[in-house]
Amino acid sequence: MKIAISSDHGGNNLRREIMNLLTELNIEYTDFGPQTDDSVDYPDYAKPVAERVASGEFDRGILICGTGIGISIAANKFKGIRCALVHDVFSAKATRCHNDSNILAMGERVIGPGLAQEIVKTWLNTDFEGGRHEKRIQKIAELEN
Ligand SMILES: O=C(CO)[C@H](O)[C@H](O)[C@H](O)COP(=O)(O)O
Repeated sequence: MKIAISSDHGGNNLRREIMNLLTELNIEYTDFGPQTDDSVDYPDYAKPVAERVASGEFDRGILICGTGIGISIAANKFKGIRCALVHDVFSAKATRCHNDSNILAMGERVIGPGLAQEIVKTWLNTDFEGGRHEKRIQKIAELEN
């Protein structure tokens, strides 16, 4: 599985923690920054990840800002993106089972690194259930047209 990851300045520390986790788990990832702690605008960092997941170049994306809210709103503007803002393990599992979310968003100012790591592991290891959820995903896609 290939992961694209980015954050804004409010998510830099947690992004580094998650990249370390991905390395430990032997999961391939590409970091789309930022490379400094300067203040940046989260839509600029949602874009490269959302575009590449939408195109199929990457299987999944992980986005982090202070709250996770702004960067998830931005990512969900891209066709084909189902970005889920998640701060608990139950939702991490549910959004994969039911929503087939392809980007995970989290807020560094909301949760600690331990919980975030559990969320990432759960989200990466949970498959979409399909079945009755298929038509709901399809209806989301129809809203994009
Ligand atoms: O949480 C965020 C957007 O929903 C972002 O992380 C922003 O960084 C947040 O708005 C805080 O911005 P600030 O410039 O660091 O005060």
